Formats: sequence, structure tokens, C-alpha cells
Amino acid sequence: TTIVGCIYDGGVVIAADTRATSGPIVADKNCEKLHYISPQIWCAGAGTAADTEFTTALISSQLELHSLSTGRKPRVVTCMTLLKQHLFKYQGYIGAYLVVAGVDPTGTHLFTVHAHGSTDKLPYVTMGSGSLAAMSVFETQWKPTMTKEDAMELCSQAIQAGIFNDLGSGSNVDLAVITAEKTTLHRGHVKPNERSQKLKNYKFARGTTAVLNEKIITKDEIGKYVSVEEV
Ligand SMILES: CCOc1ccc(-c2cc(C(=O)Nc3ccc(S(=O)(=O)NC(C)=O)cc3)c3ccccc3n2)cc1
Repeated sequence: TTIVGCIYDGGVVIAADTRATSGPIVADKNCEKLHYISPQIWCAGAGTAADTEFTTALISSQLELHSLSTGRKPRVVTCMTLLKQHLFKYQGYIGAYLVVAGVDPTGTHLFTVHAHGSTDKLPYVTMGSGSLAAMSVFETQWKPTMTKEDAMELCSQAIQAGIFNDLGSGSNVDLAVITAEKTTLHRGHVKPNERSQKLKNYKFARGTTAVLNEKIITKDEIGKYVSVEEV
């Protein structure tokens, strides 16, 4: 997994790859790693998929109740605090590594929350197995003043660095842009690994495959070839 976040003049961009793995197996080539928390707070999640999904959904619910109770719009720092307290309580056993990003009445904010409960507040962040490849992009190309388009392209390039240099990351780039006015989700923002049209038609007519040998056996003989257990 490669997930990133980057603040720019007027908002924040988060992005993720779409590969889900189970050990060395690619379990899903187009999974969703960007999670809704509130209209202008979203999370990118790395780690155990069920843990990132359920943890963000739980805190989204808690934050909505908190917002209703206070009568104010939810704040990114509140979301981060709820997440870190929950994850710390479980001492890292909830495998959720999260980039928390959003805009609230106090401004634009970007945090990371680790599975053990540690947090950082930074202008750009990366997490997941592809975080080092992604960070190399930010460390070489990030600028303190960027437009929305600059930030979107930089995040896209950072995710693609993970996709092409980390086996735990792959497929597409999902991206979200959060501003004071709205949030725009770009599912499949870049698809650099789409399968091309097959060069030939590999459908073979029945009977075109040579039968190398044939052996006709009686029902009594089947036990020699197939072990049939009585239940
Ligand atoms: C007592 C434990 O102490 C720890 C201290 C630090 C970290 C940590 C982890 C990460 C990190 O993102 N690790 C990570 C890797 C793969 C996936 S994954 O989803 O691609 N694959 C699996 C199998 O989870 C997720 C998260 C990280 C990233 C960026 C900068 C710093 C970082 N630090 C972990 C444990």
C-alpha cells in the first residue's frame, strides 16, 4: 500500500493506490483506501483492510455525534485525537496506519496516525509499504506554495512511485481534493496499468487440442485412479 497527503494553498489532497494483498497474492486490483469521515474530513488507510475500514467508520460515527452535541462542524484535530486514543488503547493490534486530512473552521490540516497511536502534523506525508518511494517524490519536488493542480500531480506521482517500485502497491491512483467549499473524489484518477487488448483471439474451437491418449475403464477400476472416501 502507498498512501499520501499534501497541503496546498486552499486545501489538501490525499491519494492512494488500489492494490490489496494477502501475503504475496494480489487479492484485489481495485480496492478503495480513501475513507469518508465527514464532508470535509477524509482518511487514507494502510495496513489491515478491515481494521482501516472499521476504525474510520467508528470514528466517523463518533465525530458526527460530537458535532451534533457541540453544534459545530467537526475538526480534523478531533478526528485525529479520537483515532489515536482508540488505536493506542489496542496497543498496535488494530493494524491501521492512517493519513487524516481535511478543512475545518480553524483551517486546513494533515495528520498521520500510526497503529500504535503516534501522530504527526506535517505539510506532506506518506505511509504504507510504498511510503519510502512516495516520500522520495515529495522530498525532491514539494514546494511551500502549490496550486491545486500542482498538489494533485505531485500526489499522483508519489503514488505512482509506490505502484512501480513497491510490490505491495499497484494498479490505479485514487485521489481526493478537500477544500472549504467541497470535497471531490477522483476514483481511478490515473490508471497506469490497464490491460491492453489481447493481440490475438485465444479461443480454440472444440476438438482442436490433440488428444494424446485415451483409456476406457470400468466403474470397478475407478478406485485405482481416484481415491473415494466413504463418509
Ligand atoms: C513499536 C512499533 O513502532 C513502529 C514505529 C513506526 C512504524 C512505522 C510504520 C509505517 C508504515 O506505514 N508501515 C506500514 C507498512 C506497510 C503497510 S501495508 O498496508 O502496505 N502492508 C501491510 C501488510 O500492512 C502499512 C503500514 C511508517 C510509514 C512512514 C513513516 C514512518 C512509519 N513508521 C511502525 C511501528
